[in-house]
Amino acid sequence: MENCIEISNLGFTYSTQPVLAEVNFTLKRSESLAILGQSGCGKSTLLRLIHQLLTPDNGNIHIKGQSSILFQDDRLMPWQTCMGNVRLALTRSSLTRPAQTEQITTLFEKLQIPEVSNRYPHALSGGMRQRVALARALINQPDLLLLDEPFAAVDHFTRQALIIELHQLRQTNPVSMVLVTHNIDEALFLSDRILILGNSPTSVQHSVEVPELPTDWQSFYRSKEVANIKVDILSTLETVQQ
Ligand SMILES: Nc1ncnc2c1ncn2[C@@H]1O[C@H](COP(=O)(O)OP(=O)(O)OP(=O)(O)O)[C@@H](O)[C@H]1O
Repeated sequence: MENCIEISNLGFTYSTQPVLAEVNFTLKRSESLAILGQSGCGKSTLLRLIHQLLTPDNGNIHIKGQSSILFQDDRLMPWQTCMGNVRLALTRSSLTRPAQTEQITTLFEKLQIPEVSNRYPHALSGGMRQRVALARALINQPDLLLLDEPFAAVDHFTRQALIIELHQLRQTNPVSMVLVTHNIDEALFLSDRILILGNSPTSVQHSVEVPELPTDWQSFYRSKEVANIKVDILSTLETVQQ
């Protein structure tokens, strides 16, 4: 199958601090990859390099198609309504304004965003703002969705709802995805493969194929198989971080 990302011998240094060294991996089209690793090892830096917000010092990154990124904070423009925020991402679109409105409304419905189109971000809960930010990331139908701890700032139940919605969305629209997270449940539920990064300057230490697991969240959460895999991943993380 065609690759969406090909990364070889990637290296990156912030002024004098080397962060990434010899990072190698590929991502197939429609595959979902989660990235785990100790805080500060370089996960966000890697996403920024993939999204071309940073330039590698060494090695190569090839991306097939357009990427779109969602951060931990929603980064919505406070002076724009929710509709206005998502419309900003369509600035280069050839769609007419009414067609844009229709497309945004359809996506809001898919993401369980109720009647918030004309509200401003400050009037919404954190979870709802993050849904709008996800809509903004998806509205151009990117080939690659990059998620940097997207649900870390919301409460447990909102996080659970967002994870389930993203999972359902990928069932109908299997966009290629790279998810940076500290949450192993999230990584297992949303990805086909997990990369475990080593300490900074980091490289890929382990690549774990995620087996077939329950696809509904309640069964997943209670599954013994999931519990066993989590133990394995935790002990791998421990070993890598020593
Ligand atoms: N703009 C920057 N300038 C200089 N150093 C930076 C910059 N951004 C990050 N760093 C440093 O690079 C290293 C990797 O940071 P990065 O945010 O990529 O790690 P991370 O694995 O995503 O961390 P976390 O899990 O805590 O979010 C850290 O030591 C960080 O302090």
